[in-house]
Amino acid sequence: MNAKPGFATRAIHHAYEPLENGGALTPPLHLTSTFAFETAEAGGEMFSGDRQGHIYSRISNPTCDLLETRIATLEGAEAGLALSSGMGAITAVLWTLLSPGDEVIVDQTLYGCTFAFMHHGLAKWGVTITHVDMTDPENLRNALSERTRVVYFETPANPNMRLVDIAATAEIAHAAGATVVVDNTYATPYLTRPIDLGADLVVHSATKYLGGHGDVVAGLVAGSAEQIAEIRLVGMKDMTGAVMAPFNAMLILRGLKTLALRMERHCASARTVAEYLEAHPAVRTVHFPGLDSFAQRDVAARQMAQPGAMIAFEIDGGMAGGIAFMNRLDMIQRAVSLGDAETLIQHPASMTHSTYTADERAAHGISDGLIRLSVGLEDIEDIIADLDQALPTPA
Ligand SMILES: CSC/C=C(/NCc1c(COP(=O)(O)O)cnc(C)c1O)C(=O)O
Repeated sequence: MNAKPGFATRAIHHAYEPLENGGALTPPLHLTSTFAFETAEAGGEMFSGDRQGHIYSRISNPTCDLLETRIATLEGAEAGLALSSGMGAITAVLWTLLSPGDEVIVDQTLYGCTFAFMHHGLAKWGVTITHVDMTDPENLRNALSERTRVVYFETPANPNMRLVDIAATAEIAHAAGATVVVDNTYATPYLTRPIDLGADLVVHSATKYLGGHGDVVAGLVAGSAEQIAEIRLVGMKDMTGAVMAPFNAMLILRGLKTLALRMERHCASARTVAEYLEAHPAVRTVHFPGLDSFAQRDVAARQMAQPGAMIAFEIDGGMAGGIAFMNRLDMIQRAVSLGDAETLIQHPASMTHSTYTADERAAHGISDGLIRLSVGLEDIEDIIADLDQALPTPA
C-alpha cells in the first residue's frame, strides 16, 4: 500500500487486516458487554492501568476501537472516541473540560439541543455561556477572560450556514489558553479537518453524513490521545455513560467506506440546487457557501474543500409560505436530521431550533421563515422537479 494512502482508502482499510481476523473481510462485531481476565491479578492491573485491554463495553469495545481509530485518521487526530449520539459526544467533552466558575465562549448559532445543553445544562452547574459573533475573530479576542476554558462552534453552523475561520479563531483562543472544540457534522472530515487548522477537539453527530443512511444515531470525538483518554474515562464512562453500541459502530464503519463517494455526489447536487433556488423568483435568500452571493465565501474557499450539501433559504410569504411550500413536496421528505441518502427538508424555528425562544432565535440569526434542506443522493432531476412543483409560481 502507498506510504500515505488517500482519504477514501483509509476510510475502507485503515487499521484492519482481514488475514489477522480469520480472513473476514469485514471486521468482527463484538457483541459483548464484558471481557474475561486471564488471572485475577491481570484484572486488577487493567483497572489500575498497568495492563492494556478491554474491561467492560461502557469503557471500550474492539468494534468501537476500530471506528475510533478510523475517525482519528480521517480527522488527522491522534485518537478517537465513539459515543451513543452527537449529544453524547458533545456533553461528554464539555462535562470533562468544564467546572463551575469556568466560561465557555460559543458562536452565535448552535444546533438547538447543543444550545439547550449549554443554557439549561452547563449553566445550571455554574458555567458561564458567552455568545460571540465569531464571524469576526476579533470579537472572540475581546470576549476572552481568565475564566474562559473552552471556545466552541459549528462551521458551517446548523441551520443558517454561518462559517467560523478555524485557523484564526484557534490562534486567538490558544493565546488565551482555551481549548478549541469544533462540531464538524456539517462539513465532515472529507471537506474540513479542523485539527489540521488548529482545533484541539472535533465532535460529530455521526448520525448524519458519517453513517449516511439514516439508520443509526451515533456520536464521535477526535483529538489528542491524552484528551481522548480523559473524555473516555471521565465524560463517557462516568459522567454520561453515553457509549456506542458495537452494532452501531459497525453501521458507522460501513458508512465511512462510502463517505468520500457520497460527499462528491451530495456536493455536486447541492450546488445545482442552490443555483436553481437562487434563480427562482419566489426564493428570497439562499445561504450556501458555494454561491458568489455568500457573505463568507472567502472563509469557505480557505477551509472547505467543497461547499457541502446543506442549504438554508427563505421564500416569499415568510413562515406560512415556507410551511405551505414544504407541505407541497412529494419526494423530498419533511424530516429532521441531515446527511442521509434521502433529501430532507425542515423548518428550524418550529423544529430543530424550537429550543430557542422567539427572541433568542432573532438574536442568534434563525429567522422564522428559514427552511433547511439536506440535499440527498437521488437523481438531481427528481430533486429539482419536486422543488419546482412545490415552489409558488410567480404571480
Ligand atoms: C431532534 S433534531 C435531529 C438532529 C439534528 N441535529 C443533530 C446535531 C447534533 C446532535 O447529534 P445527535 O445526538 O446524533 O442527534 C450535534 N451537532 C449538530 C451540528 C447536529 O446537527 C438536526 O436535524 O439538526
